[in-house]
Amino acid sequence: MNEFTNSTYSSTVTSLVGITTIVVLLNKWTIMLIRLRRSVYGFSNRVDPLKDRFIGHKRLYSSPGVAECIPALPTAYRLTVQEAVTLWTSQFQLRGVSEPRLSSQYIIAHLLGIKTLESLGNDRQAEFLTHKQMEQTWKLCTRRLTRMPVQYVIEGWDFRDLSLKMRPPVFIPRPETEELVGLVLADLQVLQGIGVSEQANFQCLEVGCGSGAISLSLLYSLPQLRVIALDKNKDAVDLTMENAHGLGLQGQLKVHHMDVIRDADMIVKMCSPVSALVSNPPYLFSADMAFLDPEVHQFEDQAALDGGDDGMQVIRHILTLAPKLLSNTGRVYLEVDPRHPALIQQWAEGGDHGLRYVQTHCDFTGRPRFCVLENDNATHIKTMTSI
Ligand SMILES: C[S@@+](CC[C@H](N)C(=O)[O-])C[C@H]1O[C@@H](n2cnc3c(N)ncnc32)[C@H](O)[C@@H]1O
Repeated sequence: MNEFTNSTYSSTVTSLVGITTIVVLLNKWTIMLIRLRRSVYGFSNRVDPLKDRFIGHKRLYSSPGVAECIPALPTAYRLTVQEAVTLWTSQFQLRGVSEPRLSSQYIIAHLLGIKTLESLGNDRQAEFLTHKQMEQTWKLCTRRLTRMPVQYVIEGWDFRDLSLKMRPPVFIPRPETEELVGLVLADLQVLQGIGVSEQANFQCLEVGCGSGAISLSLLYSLPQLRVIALDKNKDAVDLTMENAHGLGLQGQLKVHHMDVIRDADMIVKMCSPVSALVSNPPYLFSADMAFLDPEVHQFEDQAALDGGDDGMQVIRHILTLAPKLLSNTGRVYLEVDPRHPALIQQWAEGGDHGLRYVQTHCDFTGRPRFCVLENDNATHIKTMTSI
């Protein structure tokens, strides 16, 4: 080895030793940093049984980093109800989860077996959660961090007088739909008053039953009614049946896995005549689907929401079927987008469709959201709404 190669060799060895030392040190520091970070933030590697269940709907843990930033479940101490609500409210706020306080309140109330925390006095809110309740709180709140709607997190929701099971991707009933049920009930009660409930046609067809909220609410208030409910989504059909069994209403309800577009003839044959044809169909304009909250966009069935270019795809099919389905005192009741009532009225008045537009009703925010129609040759009953 000449002087040059000798010095090159020794400087190469020196560099290698230097590099190795740096790498070793970097590794040590990284491990120390990770340990330090875990001790500050903690993170959960526990297997979540829901994770795999919903993978087909690209549901969980899609937000990068969420799983790593969850505050560690404290094992050495416990939190009071109020402290747990405060901690998770701030976590939700920090990560842009909508309705942060309500979310943590609903989840913790659910774990305590109550509907709302308000029903707990101040004393009980100062009580400590058990270790099991702490663990459950962490598990469910972590799901909410992924933007899963709170109704899916707690696997249930109230609609009018009923407590219903909820699970993705079946549509979660919205408060305005309670008003649609109110409209239908008011008219059906009038029909019942004049003896129609004794007749075979005292039945209702619901198109797109979802969790069964509308059909089951009608049945709950009117035990003489018979309801046929259909949905093109099998998950919805199953959940409606499950909810009916849970409420003991399965005897008055038939649920079918059917598509109102594809199975139109069969539906007419099976169901007519009906006193009420009710639907909260998919009515969003396709262009508006891009603006949905992550809760809706990532977890709820998009086919429950998307009504095509003008939001009327399913509505048009329901209206076409209606004259063949309605009894002479029967009516159609639809929940729609505020732009729809004018279009539907124009359509009914502008052609020979066999339907008369009865009235538009507004929701609690004052927006025109519900349409009522009946057959052209319907028997008018004075006390029914808006004649
Ligand atoms: C907005 S959700 C309403 C669900 C429930 N009625 C409620 O108000 O909570 C619309 C429902 O219609 C169903 N649906 C959509 N297109 C349908 C079709 N062509 N035939 C039958 N059901 C349909 C969806 O699967 C969904 O369950």
